[in-house]
Amino acid sequence: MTTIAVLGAGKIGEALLSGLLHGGRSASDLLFTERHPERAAELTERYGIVGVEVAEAAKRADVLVVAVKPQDIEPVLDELAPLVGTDSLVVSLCAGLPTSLYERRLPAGVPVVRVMPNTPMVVNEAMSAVSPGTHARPEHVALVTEMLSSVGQVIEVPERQQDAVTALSGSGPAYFFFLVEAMIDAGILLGLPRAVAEKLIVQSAVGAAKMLAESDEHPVILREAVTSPAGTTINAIRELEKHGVRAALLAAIEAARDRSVELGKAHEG
Ligand SMILES: NC(=O)C1=CN([C@@H]2O[C@H](COP(=O)(O)OP(=O)(O)OC[C@H]3O[C@@H](n4cnc5c(N)ncnc54)[C@H](O)[C@@H]3O)[C@@H](O)[C@H]2O)C=CC1
Ligand SMILES: O=C(O)[C@@H]1CCC=N1
Repeated sequence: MTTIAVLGAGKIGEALLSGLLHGGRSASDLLFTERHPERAAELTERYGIVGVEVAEAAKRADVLVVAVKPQDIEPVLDELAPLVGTDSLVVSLCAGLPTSLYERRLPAGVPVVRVMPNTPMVVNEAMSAVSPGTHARPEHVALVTEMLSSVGQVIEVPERQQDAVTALSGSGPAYFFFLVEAMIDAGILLGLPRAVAEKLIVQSAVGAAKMLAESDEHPVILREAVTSPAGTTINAIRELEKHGVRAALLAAIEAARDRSVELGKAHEG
């Protein structure tokens, strides 16, 4: 079995490790590095996965998954450079960071695959987009795709689309959580008990997501089916349009894309 090491086991690193365990991988095929010892101990206790130094991770793992914040990448590249070679495979989950950064800082020919996943990995419902760097061959992309398929769905995109992907699906779960949070508040405003409002909205979200995933209909058709003539929904839609919710989403996602571009530029050599 392929050994996978996650370098930086924070929120997304943990989501990947837990998703891979859920997906049937054994704890002995997984490793992680973590700069905070108490965080490392917590993860070992929770999942039975061992925390190691970077040198050991590089020696034992077939795939090294970099999951530190983009701002923390420099020391990781310094540590990795003397430890990896052309038979390593480096996978970057970092928003904004191009494969060319790794290729410039690591020894010549090291294969790098850039991935933008999202946190629904913990329930095996991730959306991950993969882009091979210059030295990544089809077998490297296949290996990364196989790894990510056990925690959700995977598509391949040209690397130039990764900043947009980051803004859409990388950050996407946060927008849905934000919407749900606001809708629960609306329930409170209308006088419902919080637990009732939560149940109503979370199950409506699950049902709507399932319909979107399983039906061939466009979201507009699904929405029209809820919107009865002179009914209740159209009154709500009028308010959403009046408050510019569609324009707000376009602007918000554009701002997230711009930040991804900026994070990449911060490391231009
Ligand atoms: N949180 C999310 O939903 C997503 C995050 N990402 C990307 O994943 C990366 C990590 O994001 P989060 O997990 O949210 O951040 P986080 O801050 O929760 O996790 C980063 C972890 O890396 C550790 N770390 C930092 N430097 C280290 C080093 N030199 N050696 C070992 N451990 C080190 C930190 O202690 C921390 O636990 C980012 O680059 C982000 O762009 C990508 C997709 C989704
Ligand atoms: O907010 C962030 O920067 C990361 C990348 C995509 C989702 N979370």
